Amino acid sequence: MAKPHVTMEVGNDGVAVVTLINPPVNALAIPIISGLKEKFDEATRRNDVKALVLTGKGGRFSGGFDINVFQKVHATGDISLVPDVSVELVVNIIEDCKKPVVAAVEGLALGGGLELAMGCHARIAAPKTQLGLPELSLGVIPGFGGTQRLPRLLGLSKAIEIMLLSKPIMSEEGKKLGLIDAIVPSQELLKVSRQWALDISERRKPWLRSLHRTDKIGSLSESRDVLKAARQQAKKIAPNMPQHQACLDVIEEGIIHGGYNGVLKEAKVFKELVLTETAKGLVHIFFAQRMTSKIPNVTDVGLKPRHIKKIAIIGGGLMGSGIATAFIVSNIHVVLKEINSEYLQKGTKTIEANVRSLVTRGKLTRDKADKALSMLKGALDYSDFKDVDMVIEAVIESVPLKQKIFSEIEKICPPHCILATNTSTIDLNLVGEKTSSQDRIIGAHFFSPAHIMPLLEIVRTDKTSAQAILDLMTVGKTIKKAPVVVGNCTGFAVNRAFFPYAQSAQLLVHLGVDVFRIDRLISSFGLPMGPFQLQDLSGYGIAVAVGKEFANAFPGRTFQTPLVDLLIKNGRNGKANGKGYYIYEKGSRPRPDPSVLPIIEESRRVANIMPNGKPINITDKEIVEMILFPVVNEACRVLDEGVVVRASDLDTASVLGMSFPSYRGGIVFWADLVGAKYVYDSLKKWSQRFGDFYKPSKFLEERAAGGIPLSAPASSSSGSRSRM
Ligand SMILES: C[C@H](O)CC(=O)SCCNC(=O)CCNC(=O)[C@H](O)C(C)(C)COP(=O)(O)OP(=O)(O)OC[C@H]1O[C@@H](n2cnc3c(N)ncnc32)[C@H](O)[C@@H]1OP(=O)(O)O
Repeated sequence: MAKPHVTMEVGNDGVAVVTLINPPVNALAIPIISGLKEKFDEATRRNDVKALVLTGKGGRFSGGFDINVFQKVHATGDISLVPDVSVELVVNIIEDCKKPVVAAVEGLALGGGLELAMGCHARIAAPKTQLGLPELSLGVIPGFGGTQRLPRLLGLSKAIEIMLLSKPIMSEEGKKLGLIDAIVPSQELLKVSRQWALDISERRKPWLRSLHRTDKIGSLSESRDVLKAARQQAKKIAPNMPQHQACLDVIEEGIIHGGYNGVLKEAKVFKELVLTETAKGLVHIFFAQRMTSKIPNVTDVGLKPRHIKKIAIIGGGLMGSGIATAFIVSNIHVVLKEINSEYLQKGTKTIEANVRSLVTRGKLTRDKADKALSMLKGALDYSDFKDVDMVIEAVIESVPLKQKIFSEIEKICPPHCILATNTSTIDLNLVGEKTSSQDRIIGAHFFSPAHIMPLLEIVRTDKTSAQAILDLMTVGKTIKKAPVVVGNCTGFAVNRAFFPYAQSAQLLVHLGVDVFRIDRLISSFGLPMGPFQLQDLSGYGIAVAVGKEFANAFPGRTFQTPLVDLLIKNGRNGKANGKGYYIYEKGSRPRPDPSVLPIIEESRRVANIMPNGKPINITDKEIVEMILFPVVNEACRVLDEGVVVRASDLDTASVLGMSFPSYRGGIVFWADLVGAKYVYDSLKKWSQRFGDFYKPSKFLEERAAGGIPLSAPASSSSGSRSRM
């Protein structure tokens, strides 16, 4: 692949077309930035150049500054790797250029890409070009003048919304708001941009420098009101992150002291933010998510994914109907099979309700919803299975039932058909034991609600073919899921790593810690809700069933809580019947239910594990650690056994499947920031006080002793082995 570079061609019309070339998204890598300086310098000096057009090759203007540079800064701590672009290039060379510069944007102009375009004197766009400043989603703020120029081009409120939510707009909206000067068909983009540049040079069109504009910014007091409201909103949407408030401070600087001073403050704050743990976590997750599509011996061996046009789902319960919804809204035909018409009707109704809720939330138009529902067909037998490309079994967790279903579908379905199960715990080798199609057997583990949660764990056995894995990865992306390929074990990657989460919370309660204090602390840490509210939401039946699976698989490190059975005995089943740890009333947030406390007391008496019968004394920090370090410990075993291809896959899976805060970089990344030794020492101390549940794993012990990060590949630690 050619190295990133910038070209310049000067036409007979006197327009120099400067083109960014760094496929696939023309990221602004260091050579691109120096190339831009060089070409602009040359164009300014040359007498045959009257004006410039800045564009990107390959139908995409630019995806912004090269995020790899952030990673290098994080690895080295050397912030000088980030070049001075904002003043040196965008202000001095582009915006203050003696010749007019027009940006010809197409496909996307994001982050630094849009900031370069805003430094130009006009912007011409192709239809449906994405325009945005998503830097906050990487833990930084726009650093090439975006915090100053966007409000000046389209007004403060809208600019703040685009930055705080990291939400791009389309060029059509950009035109209405004043960010874009004209929209022209892609094939005319360069022609119109050249003419526009000449028109500016000959004063037929205005020569505008965005940073000098004030017409879209209201009075100081109006601006302060907008900023005040935005600060409140930022507190709510990003409580543990610094970049949102910092972005608003920098915008305010420009409003009070002028755009240029705003640019100077922006550059300073930008560099400070690059070094924060938030930026480290978010940049890590950016690359980690993209790495999940690279599976050795699957995606790098020249296989082509087969097209999956029609699938069948067996079982129309909560999971089956959620999965069916995800497929039909992505235009894939689904046959939903149930054992009787009553269940089938129930499943169909759930799917209809799912689709309706997507319409209500603005995620789907009415037309698309109708089209989606027309892709669904109910069935009570296998007659429609003859031409399906994949079956996903989503019945109850019963081994004999699953074995029966798999031996039936093996006979009915075409030989290329993928035979998938949505089991969350059962060994796939057992599921497929009665078939001779082990190469087609695979796990498609969706997370509930399946039409909303983004993670799809693809579980492979030693015998699953690379083709089946690739096909499921591909169709997973088609239905807008993030597929992560994992190995076969109880709980697979996510549920396996996180089973100690709920258990440790239970253990703490039985050591005398208040349930609501635990939930509050875990929410403040950044998970959307604490373990008890989560248990209320998923239902106690699941907690009992899953608890049994893990107790069987890992008897030495499970805590058998009496509490869930007691709650059920007392007529509680969580949110499903409105009675759990919390009170659920329509229209209001869940409120702690004091009437659950006597049941907890009873459970404490039964468990009888409080030292000297007294509640333990514990700090807030310790509570969070005692809940999350056992998760890290189990994650270490997942890594050691090679259940995931690489540690960063577990980070992605923890963020997308468990809503672990992305700004903490995922479970393993976070543990490495905390430090393997500290995690090990803490677990060791608790295991001595409270038992083997906290006993550090061998992998953790070795990494802590060797000073090796948990995320380092298996070869970094002598005792580790890999099964993948
Ligand atoms: C100073 C400035 O203000 C700071 C900045 O500009 S920070 C950067 C701001 N820009 C962004 O946040 C955009 C990040 N990129 C994206 O959101 C998406 O990649 C996209 C919408 C541009 C394209 O999405 P999509 O077509 O699905 O392709 P996607 O798989 O994400 O990316 C393709 C490749 O480009 C890489 N890439 C995308 N944007 C990149 C960037 N800004 N820097 C470096 N690499 C980038 C990806 O890592 C991926 O590499 P891989 O093929 O080796 O895995």
